[in-house]
Amino acid sequence: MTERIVVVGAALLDGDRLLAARRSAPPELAGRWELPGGKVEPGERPEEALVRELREELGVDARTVERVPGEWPLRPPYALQVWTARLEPASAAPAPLQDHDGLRWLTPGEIWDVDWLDQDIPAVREVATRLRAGERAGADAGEPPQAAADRD
Ligand SMILES: Nc1nc2c([nH]c(=O)n2[C@H]2C[C@H](O)[C@@H](COP(=O)(O)OP(=O)(O)OP(=O)(O)O)O2)c(=O)[nH]1
Repeated sequence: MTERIVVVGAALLDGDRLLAARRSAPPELAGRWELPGGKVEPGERPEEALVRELREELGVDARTVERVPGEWPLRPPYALQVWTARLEPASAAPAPLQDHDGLRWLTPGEIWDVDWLDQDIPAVREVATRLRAGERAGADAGEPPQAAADRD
């Protein structure tokens, strides 16, 4: 029997900006953008895994804030869960130390400007919806052009 393995992704926020990370490997994912994170190790809580992965991959000191409702299938046996997270005040700025070769802080209006991994789009859409709901005025987080078609 194959166990499901949780991959945790961070919706790392700076104000209302979301950090997107461009994967450098493996070849089939390289060049596409994702929420930084990684696999939860045996005995580890997802939030701990996320803080560890953000330290390893980006060199930052971050804390998780809340779970983004939902779970999104990746290639079996993996499934993506997402937490919002913020940098601790004394944290270094994120740097692409491991697994990534580019980082971008996206304003709500820029969220769909990067080529997200297909499997991340539903999760990013949920994050965008929550950011938009948290706004009192101003920019619109929008949705990807294919969102309406996907809803058939
Ligand atoms: N981190 C992350 N991985 C994702 C996302 N979307 C997605 O399909 N994946 C895939 C890529 C990988 O096959 C798997 C997680 O791998 P990873 O390479 O980030 O995890 P890890 O750091 O624990 O990797 P490793 O120890 O095996 O090197 O999930 C995402 O948004 N974030």
